Amino acid sequence: MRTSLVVGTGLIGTSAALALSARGVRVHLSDRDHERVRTACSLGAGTDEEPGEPVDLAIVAVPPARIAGAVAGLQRRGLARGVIDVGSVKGTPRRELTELGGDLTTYLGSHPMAGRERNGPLAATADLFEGRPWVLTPTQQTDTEVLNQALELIALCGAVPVLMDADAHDRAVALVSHTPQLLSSLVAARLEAAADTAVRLCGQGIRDVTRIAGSDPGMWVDILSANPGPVADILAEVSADLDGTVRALRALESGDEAKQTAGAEGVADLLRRGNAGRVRVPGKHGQAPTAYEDVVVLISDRPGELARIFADAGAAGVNIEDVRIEHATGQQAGYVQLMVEPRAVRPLQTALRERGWSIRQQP
Ligand SMILES: NC(=O)c1ccc[n+]([C@@H]2O[C@H](COP(=O)([O-])OP(=O)(O)OC[C@H]3O[C@@H](n4cnc5c(N)ncnc54)[C@H](O)[C@@H]3O)[C@@H](O)[C@H]2O)c1
Ligand SMILES: O=C(O)C(=O)C[C@]1(C(=O)O)C=C[C@@H](O)C=C1
Repeated sequence: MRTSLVVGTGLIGTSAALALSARGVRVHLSDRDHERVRTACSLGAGTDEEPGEPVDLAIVAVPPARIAGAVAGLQRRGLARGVIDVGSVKGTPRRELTELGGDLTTYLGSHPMAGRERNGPLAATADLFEGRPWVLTPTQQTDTEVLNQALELIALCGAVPVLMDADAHDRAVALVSHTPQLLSSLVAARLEAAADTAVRLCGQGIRDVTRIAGSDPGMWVDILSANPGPVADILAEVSADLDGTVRALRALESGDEAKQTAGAEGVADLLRRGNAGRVRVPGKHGQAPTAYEDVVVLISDRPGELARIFADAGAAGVNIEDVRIEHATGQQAGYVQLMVEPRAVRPLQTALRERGWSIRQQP
């Protein structure tokens, strides 16, 4: 791919543009909000000049309700040889494009399974898609050249292509993305009117569960409006589980021993099913999940501390697989949880202690 046009220079569009620019593709940027284009240009994502000739592949990264209009507009103006979108829902935009009389041979629906709870170009990173699944939904009509360009885009972004039917994709993301977003919001919503005395006890558990509750409501109303049925089906199943859990807890609360035993079994059953589901979540790069172990290090809230800890781990030859930060309430300090392969735990602990870090004893 030599040239590309990104329409919508928000989180996803700018991240793709940064990855392509870094690999030598000439990327043209556009957005209905020119300020966002200027920001993306200043980050090195591309140029705001209009392409002089049709680009190899245009990437439409606008909210789902605007995808079909943006794709049809590009096609009418002949700005690209092929167009893909990156929307979180695939069936509805395709149907809308059909209604608008768009060209379904040079359009290909896609969805990178990577994102953040923040939007806009300033949240973008060139490595956002590294190792993540990127769904493509070709049909028999899809032009082979457009499919090849999309596969090249995915390779340049370091992602892993997954080919799927659009409606099957929408049912899958209802389960793994859209319902989790609503459940995260439901948990976080309980905090809105909660007493400060309770909220200040928030630990890592609730931080993990509510991170995506910080997402943009406008974008998510758009996503859910384009996929309401599959999400409602899964939420109805969650709701049945919730009813069962409430009944089990009420039984535990009762003074009756037999009811308490049944209640404990009901709760244990749910927790066991949760364990069984959790181990199915793929690890980094889509491999089977790997069990990492934690090394928890105390850091002070000073600039450069995280960089120093990563450099020390690197010098010890240890690969950090994942990282979480736990801020200590009311202190200028926090804990960094470094997740590493079990065999790297000892060497990392030793190396960090030697360099003066304080390691939390594991239970
Ligand atoms: N945020 C995520 O985690 C995530 C992940 C994967 C895919 N997606 C999908 O990617 C798309 C973009 O999401 P985002 O998170 O980057 O949102 P964003 O709000 O960061 O960016 C969207 C951009 O589109 C622009 N825009 C809106 N309508 C436009 C139009 N008609 N023409 C030109 N520009 C227009 C907006 O000004 C904005 O800059 C959405 O379809 C979303 O479903 C999002
Ligand atoms: O990590 C996040 O913040 C996300 O929510 C990303 C996430 C997801 O559910 O995995 C959200 C919506 C997108 O369509 C794709 C990715």
